[in-house]
Amino acid sequence: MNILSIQSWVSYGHVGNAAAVFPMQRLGAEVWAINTVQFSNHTGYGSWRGSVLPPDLIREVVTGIEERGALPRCDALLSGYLGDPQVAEAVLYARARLQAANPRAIYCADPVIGDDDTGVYVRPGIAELMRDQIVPAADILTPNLFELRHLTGLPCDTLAGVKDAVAALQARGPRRVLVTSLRTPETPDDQLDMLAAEGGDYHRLRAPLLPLSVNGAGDAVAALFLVHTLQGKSAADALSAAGSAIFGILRRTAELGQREIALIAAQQELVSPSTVLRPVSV
Ligand SMILES: Nc1ncnc2c1ncn2[C@@H]1O[C@H](COP(=O)(O)OP(=O)(O)O)[C@@H](O)[C@H]1O
Ligand SMILES: Cc1ncc(COP(=O)(O)O)c(C=O)c1O
Repeated sequence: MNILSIQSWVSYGHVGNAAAVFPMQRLGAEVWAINTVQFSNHTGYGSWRGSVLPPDLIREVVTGIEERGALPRCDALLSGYLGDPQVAEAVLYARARLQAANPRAIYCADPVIGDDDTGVYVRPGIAELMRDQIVPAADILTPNLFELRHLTGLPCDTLAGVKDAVAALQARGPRRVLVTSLRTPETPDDQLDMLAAEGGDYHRLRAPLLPLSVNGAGDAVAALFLVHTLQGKSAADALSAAGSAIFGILRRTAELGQREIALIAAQQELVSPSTVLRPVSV
């Protein structure tokens, strides 16, 4: 299994490709990583050093991979945070080249726009680009609840409302949708939900809310959900596998009291989660 992953890179800690590449490799995938930035650390620290890499570099590297004759063997494209409209254009270029080389390859997009506690944190134009170009191009989409609301303009304030919003997204392209960090009136205060949807079926996975707030969990979850999908699992089984793994990683992160997700220390959770969470149909 070969996956082209276009995301940020940080040297210290785990967000973007630094959160996504290792879990995919640990599950046996070859990852062809293209980095959009080279930062010291994630921006959640308030200060960081490094550079945004030129968007043309993405096209260059895609072209180089194409010249190796490798694109027909690429099973999927994964993209995350897109800092600049030109990066989004380059990701769509990669999607088009991949589709031409391998029509069965899939595109999994994490439509990073913002979060309930921060609001929109991407530059002007990115949210519209996500809605109008990335969503229709994606086969798998992994929004959080804030992004689901933003992409559809629907309120998403009940489980039924969330399902309606997911269906509205699916009508525009992605056949499989994973909603992360889901909280509805039905969600107990000490739990957190995820919802996976495909073909009119909806599955909810509930996990205990851990006493931590981290960056990069969403990047790791999208990567895990993609690999489990490529392995042929149903939406419900991919949800169970990815959700159980991230829960194990985050539980260890909380035990260690660290700010960066414990992807390396708790790597066994990626392949055999110590707690297997089971979804229910909703
Ligand atoms: N405090 C937490 N307790 C339990 N699970 C969590 C917690 N924070 C994140 N997660 C898990 O990680 C997933 C992705 O987190 P999310 O906050 O959506 O990602 P990000 O903000 O990194 O994009 C959530 O759906 C949930 O499964
Ligand atoms: C460069 C970069 N990429 C990706 C992320 C992903 O963040 P999150 O997991 O909070 O969405 C961050 C978060 O700070 C970041 O700084």
